[in-house]
Amino acid sequence: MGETDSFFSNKSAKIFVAGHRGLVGSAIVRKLQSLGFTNLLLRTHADLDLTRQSDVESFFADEKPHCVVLAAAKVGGIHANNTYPADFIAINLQIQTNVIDSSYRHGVKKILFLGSSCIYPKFAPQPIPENALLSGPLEPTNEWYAVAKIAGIKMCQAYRIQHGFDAISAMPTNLYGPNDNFHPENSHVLPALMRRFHKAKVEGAKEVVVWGTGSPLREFLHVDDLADAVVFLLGNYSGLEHVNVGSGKEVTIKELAELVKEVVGFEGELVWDSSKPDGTPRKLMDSSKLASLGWNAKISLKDGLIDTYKWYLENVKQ
Ligand SMILES: NC(=O)C1=CN([C@@H]2O[C@H](COP(=O)(O)OP(=O)(O)OC[C@H]3O[C@@H](n4cnc5c(N)ncnc54)[C@H](OP(=O)(O)O)[C@@H]3O)[C@@H](O)[C@H]2O)C=CC1
Ligand SMILES: C[C@H]1O[C@H](OP(=O)(O)OP(=O)(O)OC[C@H]2O[C@@H](n3cnc4c(=O)[nH]c(N)nc43)[C@H](O)[C@@H]2O)[C@@H](O)[C@@H](O)C1=O
Repeated sequence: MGETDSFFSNKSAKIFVAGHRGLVGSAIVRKLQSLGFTNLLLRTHADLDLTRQSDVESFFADEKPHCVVLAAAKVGGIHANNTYPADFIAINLQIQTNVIDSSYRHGVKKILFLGSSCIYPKFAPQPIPENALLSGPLEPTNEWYAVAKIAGIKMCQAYRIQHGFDAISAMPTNLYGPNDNFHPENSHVLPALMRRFHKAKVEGAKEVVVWGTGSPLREFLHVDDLADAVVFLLGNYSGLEHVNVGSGKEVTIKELAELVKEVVGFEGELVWDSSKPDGTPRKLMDSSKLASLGWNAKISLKDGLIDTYKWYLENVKQ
């Protein structure tokens, strides 16, 4: 595998999607199923804790998957990253080390590791090219998570160089969509605001508090676009360097808040809580490498928000 279209021609290949109930994993499962893949290997966190090295080892020895997508991780927004640094570095290092190493030793033909745009320096050139990695200091609110993710990229590269193992890494920008985490404090900004505006609308509140100053810029990508890109990379990319996956469009947090407010239909005011951190001022990725391979995002932020709010109303306990 690794050569163009051999991935797509074997629809019965056993593919382990780690983290299949999360935002990203569930979208990848939907995408693979829609393409006719019939042999997906799925384990909940309760069935298989990926931080446990011997359990992961036994699982790979028994199941011998053909291909692995690593979408299991300790994930959260700015507050969670800033509050639980030990969890973010330790759990992520454990999961990715166990899964990448067991994949190599049990004959997996290809693995895709998911990192994040927070791997780049706080003041990286914008849009951020792949080669900005390790060129400056990280954003302090998420440096622990970023260090783990950088180690994952480097582990994939090291296994490719030393063992010829077909391990690739994709770096998505900020994601959103069905099965996101809508926790009031620990989630990312988009689901946090959707939940807060919805609650305010239902309760007839006059104001909604939004964190920070509203000036940071963020790039958002619908998770169905990300899943499409992940499957595209599995079929079309076998390089050493990680690949950025973004929409190429950025908005300020203030613009995002106004858009979520409009989609949800909240009619009150926004109040900014500047005691909360802004995080990195800007992180627009340069996704021209992926574009040159033949992939581009399709879902606009407005359409994606409408789709996600519909999903929220139908699936999240109000
Ligand atoms: N969301 C985003 O904006 C972005 C995400 N990414 C990356 O995408 C990947 C997936 O993120 P996302 O889908 O958002 O995260 P989610 O939190 O939605 O999903 C993560 C999944 O991993 C599982 N998991 C966590 N710990 C373990 C463990 N010890 N053993 C087994 N399973 C475990 C979770 O199960 P459980 O809930 O039961 O613990 C959950 O199903 C991550 O690598 C993340 O860094 C990258 C950029 C942006
Ligand atoms: C994907 C990426 O996500 C994280 O980085 P982040 O982009 O800073 O994440 P965020 O979505 O939590 O915040 C974006 C911006 O939005 C503002 N903001 C306003 N109001 C709320 C709010 O209510 N909740 C949150 N979370 N943020 C809010 C917030 O103050 C910040 O300015 C990384 O830790 C790391 O996990 C990572 O890789």
